[in-house]
Order: sequence, then C-alpha cells, then structure tokens
Amino acid sequence: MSDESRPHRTAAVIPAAGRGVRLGPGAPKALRTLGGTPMLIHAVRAMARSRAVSLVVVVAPSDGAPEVRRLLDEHPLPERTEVLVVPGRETRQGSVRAGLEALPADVTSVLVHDAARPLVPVETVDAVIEAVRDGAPAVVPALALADTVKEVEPGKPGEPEPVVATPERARLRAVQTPQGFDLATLLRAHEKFALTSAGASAAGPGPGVEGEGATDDAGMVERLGVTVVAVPGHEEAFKVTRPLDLVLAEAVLARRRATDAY
Ligand SMILES: Nc1ccn([C@@H]2O[C@H](COP(=O)(O)OP(=O)(O)OP(=O)(O)O)[C@@H](O)[C@H]2O)c(=O)n1
Ligand SMILES: C[C@](O)(CO)[C@H](O)COP(=O)(O)O
Repeated sequence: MSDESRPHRTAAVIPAAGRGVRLGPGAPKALRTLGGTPMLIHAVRAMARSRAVSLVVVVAPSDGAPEVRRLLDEHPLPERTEVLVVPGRETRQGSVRAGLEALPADVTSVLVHDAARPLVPVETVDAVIEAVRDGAPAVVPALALADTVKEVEPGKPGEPEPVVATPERARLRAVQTPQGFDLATLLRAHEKFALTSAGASAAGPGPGVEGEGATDDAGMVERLGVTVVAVPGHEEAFKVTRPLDLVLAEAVLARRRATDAY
C-alpha cells in the first residue's frame, strides 16, 4: 500500500538482458536497431517522455553493461531523467529483480517495461502511472483479443494438440508493459516468488496464475492475493518477439517519423 505522507517518485526498470532467440541470430535483441537506433534507446526514450519518470534503470545483457552505458551516453535524455545501468541475470524475473535492487530509497512506485516494446506511446505510460498514483498497487495496460483462444493439452512439436477448453473471449486481455506498481508491493512479490519457486513452484501456481510460473510481474503480485487492475493498452505497444514484429515496428516508426517529426 502506498504511504500518502511520502512524496511520489516514479522510476522505470527496463529489462533488456534477453538474447532474442525468437527473433533469430544476431546481436542481443535490445541492441538491434529500429530506424537506425537501438531498440533499447527507443524504449528508454519512451519512459523518459513521461514527465513523471525521473529515473530509468536499464538492465543490460550480463556482459554488455559497458556497451549499453556507451549507447546511452551517445543518445542523451532530457535533463530531468537520470539513467543507471546494471547487469542482467538468467531469467526475465531475475533481471527485473536486479533493476529493483538498484533503486534508491526515495522511489515509491515503479514501472517495469520490456526493452522489446520500443514504441509504447507516452499516453499509455502516463495512464499506468496515474492509476498507481491514484492508489492501485498493480496496473497493467491491456488489450482485448482479436483471435479466439483455445486451451490445449500441449503435445510434441508439430503434432496435433487436443483442445480442452475455449475461454470466453470477452473476459480475456493481452497484457503489455509498462506494468506499474507500488514499489513495496512489487518487492514483496519478487521476494515471495524467489523464495517459493526459484522459477516455477513445486507447489503449483498461486491464485489466478497458470502453469509456467509468472511470465510477467503483475502475475507475481496476483500470487500475493493483491488486486491487479487493467487500463487500456495500445496497439503500438506490441512486443518485438519474432521477425515479422520487426517489420511492423519499422513501418510504425517510419510513419511516425513522416507524420509526427518523431
Ligand atoms: N534473462 C532475461 C530475459 C529477458 N529479459 C528481457 O525481458 C523482456 C521481455 O523478454 P522477451 O521478449 O522474451 O525477450 P528475450 O528473452 O530476449 O526473447 P527470447 O525469449 O526470444 O529469447 C526483453 O526486453 C528482454 O530483454 C531480460 O532482461 N533478461
Ligand atoms: C511481460 C510481458 O511482456 C507481458 O505480456 C510478457 O509476459 C513477456 O513475455 P516474454 O516471453 O518474456 O517475452
């Protein structure tokens, strides 16, 4: 819960330490370019565009912190924005934790934003921050789905998989980042996750969380029994995961540069 007597300070943690295996061979995903600029720099700028974010912690590939520091120095941010770089860990959640551990004591709320979502608009960032500052302990930007979703019994790759259920689409959302949190709540969630699971819990998932451990930070907060709320996400906040996403990201960026002096 947020302490009303403390002044707000919001930081953003950007996990950028992944390899980008699904994108195919090449440099670590966050360092690959989009419109000539590393994806990570786009993501950092997306956070810094919000006047409410005064600190960005970049979690670099474990052997790439000096290179990331150099890139950040070459792409300066508004003066109001401080940037720290820390080395990442083996899993996304480990990398997020490394970023949280670097936060100074005056930070009260935090955004966790994938470097792999370079084009999130500032309106989405601000909507998440506003909901946290209004008292929600955990906030996710989310979109309704266009496809029908089936639950299957996973089989061997390439083999038909039996469908076991069709969840009601109107109740489903695809969640994006930045996800926003009261910092104390997210720290508690990470501590519990690290203690109970070292990844995936032998005791099975907590309330409202399916299989494979938590794939996002809000999922870990759900395990505490704390309510997570969704605010409208944005189509352009999509995650660059596979090669086709890179084509779409280049097109969105080219359109912005042509129309918005981006
Ligand atoms: N050990 C890891 C793994 C992931 N990430 C970050 O978490 C975000 C979301 O992860 P994802 O899109 O899955 O990136 P990768 O893990 O790089 O992708 P892949 O699974 O295809 O290798 C990315 O910004 C990625 O850099 C991280 O900081 N540390
Ligand atoms: C955090 C996330 O972007 C929310 O949709 C997503 O869960 C990350 O998944 P990934 O497999 O680590 O890319």
